[in-house]
Amino acid sequence: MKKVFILVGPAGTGKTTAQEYLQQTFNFARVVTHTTRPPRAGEVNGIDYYFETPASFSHLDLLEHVEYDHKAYGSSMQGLERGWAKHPAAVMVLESQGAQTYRQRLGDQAVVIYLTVSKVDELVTRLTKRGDDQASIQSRITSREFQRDLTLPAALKDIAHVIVNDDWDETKQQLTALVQAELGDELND
Ligand SMILES: Nc1ncnc2c1ncn2[C@@H]1O[C@H](COP(=O)(O)OP(=O)(O)OP(=O)(O)O)[C@@H](O)[C@H]1O
Ligand SMILES: Nc1nc2c(ncn2[C@@H]2O[C@H](COP(=O)(O)O)[C@@H](O)[C@H]2O)c(=O)[nH]1
Repeated sequence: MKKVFILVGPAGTGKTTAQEYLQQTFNFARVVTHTTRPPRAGEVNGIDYYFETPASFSHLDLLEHVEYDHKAYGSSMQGLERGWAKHPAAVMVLESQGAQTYRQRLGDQAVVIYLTVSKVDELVTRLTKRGDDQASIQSRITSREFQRDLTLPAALKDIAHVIVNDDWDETKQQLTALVQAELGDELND
């Protein structure tokens, strides 16, 4: 029974960084999701997201879809199953409602990791350093969804593994320990 590691948490907490780490370190499949938001500098269609128009998004066969900061995001079971077919596990980055949908659908097969930081101000610093423009940052941090995901939703309280990503080296250790606990011998298959 393959697993999917689902990273949630507000913008800038390091979900994408953690996803890349799990992909590179454990050969996890990165599940590419769909969005109608425009690409950021350096983002590539088919690798970071499938970038859609509202019309193309509306024709997709998705397990779940949400609105986040006025843009649509969604993911499919087919995307996950393609990843499982060739990799020991999969990893995906979702907002908290999407994580709940996968948890309801897959139970313990979906391992939810909630990333946070000790100081919320640090998130703006990170998004600025990442190169996001100030208008996008303001829109993002004032969005209802960002504000909601600043706190772990009640439905994920007893489910999510919480990692405070203040120090990237410590976070890598915690991610590694979690993967080993969840997959054990499967990692060596
Ligand atoms: N522990 C850390 N300390 C300092 N900077 C970090 C740390 N972890 C990640 N970063 C940096 O913070 C920035 C935001 O990280 P990342 O893009 O992974 O966040 P995210 O949660 O995926 O954000 P978003 O939801 O906006 O896509 C990146 O430039 C990343 O290199
Ligand atoms: N429920 C879903 N959430 C998704 C999906 N793809 C990404 N996301 C989440 O959206 C926000 C914003 O992403 P960003 O790349 O614009 O910063 C973030 O929390 C992602 O985790 C999805 O398919 N379904």
